[in-house]
Amino acid sequence: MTPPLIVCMGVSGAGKSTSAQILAAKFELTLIEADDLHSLSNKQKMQAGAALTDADRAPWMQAVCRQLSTCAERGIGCVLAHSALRRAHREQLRSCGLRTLFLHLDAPRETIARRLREREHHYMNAELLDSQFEALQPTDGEADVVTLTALDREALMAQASARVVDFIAQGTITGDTGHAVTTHH
Ligand SMILES: Nc1ncnc2c1ncn2[C@@H]1O[C@H](COP(=O)(O)OP(=O)(O)O)[C@@H](O)[C@H]1O
Ligand SMILES: O=C(O)[C@H](O)[C@@H](O)[C@H](O)[C@H](O)COP(=O)(O)O
Repeated sequence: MTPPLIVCMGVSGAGKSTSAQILAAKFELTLIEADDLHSLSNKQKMQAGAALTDADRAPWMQAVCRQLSTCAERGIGCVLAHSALRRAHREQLRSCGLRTLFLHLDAPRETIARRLREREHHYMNAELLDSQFEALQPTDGEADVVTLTALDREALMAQASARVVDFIAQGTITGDTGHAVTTHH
C-alpha cells in the first residue's frame, strides 16, 4: 500500500506549520517542514523582503522531493508543511511516490496579515504577503486539493482531520491505486 502524503499548503501565515504539526502527531505521520529545506540564500532573500522566483524555488523543490522520495521508498507516510503555491510544484509533490492529499488553508488576506505581524518567524518577511497571493495559482480542477477555511482553529482541525481519516481509509479499502480522490470545495 502506498503511504499517504498530506500537504498543508497556502500562503505564508495561513497556518501550514501549525496544522501540519497537529495532524502529524494525531495520525502518527512523519512531519516535514519545507521551510527547513530552503537554502541560506533563499532565506536571506525573503528576510530582505524580496519574493522568491521559480528559479529560486527549484533547488528547494528538489530538496523537498528528495526527502519525500526517501520516505516513499521506506514506506513512511508524511505530513508536509509547504506553500505549494505553483501548479508545477503541486505536480512535483504528486510524483514523489506517495499518495497525496492537499489541504489548502485559506483565510482572508487581512486576517493572515495580522497573524504575520504578530508572528515571530526566523526569516519570512511579512511584507511578502501580497507577492505570496500573486504567486498562488488557483487549484481549480485539481481533484486532490481540498480548500479549508483556516479561521477557528478547532473547526479547522476537525475538518482537516475528517478529510485525513477519509483519505487514509480510502487507501486502505481501495488499495494502491495512486489515483486522486474526488473532493468537494
Ligand atoms: N487557524 C488559526 N487561527 C488563528 N491563528 C492561527 C491559526 N493557525 C495558525 N495560526 C497562527 O498564525 C501564525 C501563522 O501560522 P503558521 O502555522 O506559522 O503559518 P504558515 O506555516 O502557513 O506560515 C502563527 O502565529 C500561528 O500561531
Ligand atoms: O514559495 C515561496 O515563496 C516560499 O517558500 C514561501 O511560500 C514559504 O512559505 C516561505 O518558506 C515562508 O515560510 P512560511 O510559509 O512559514 O511563512
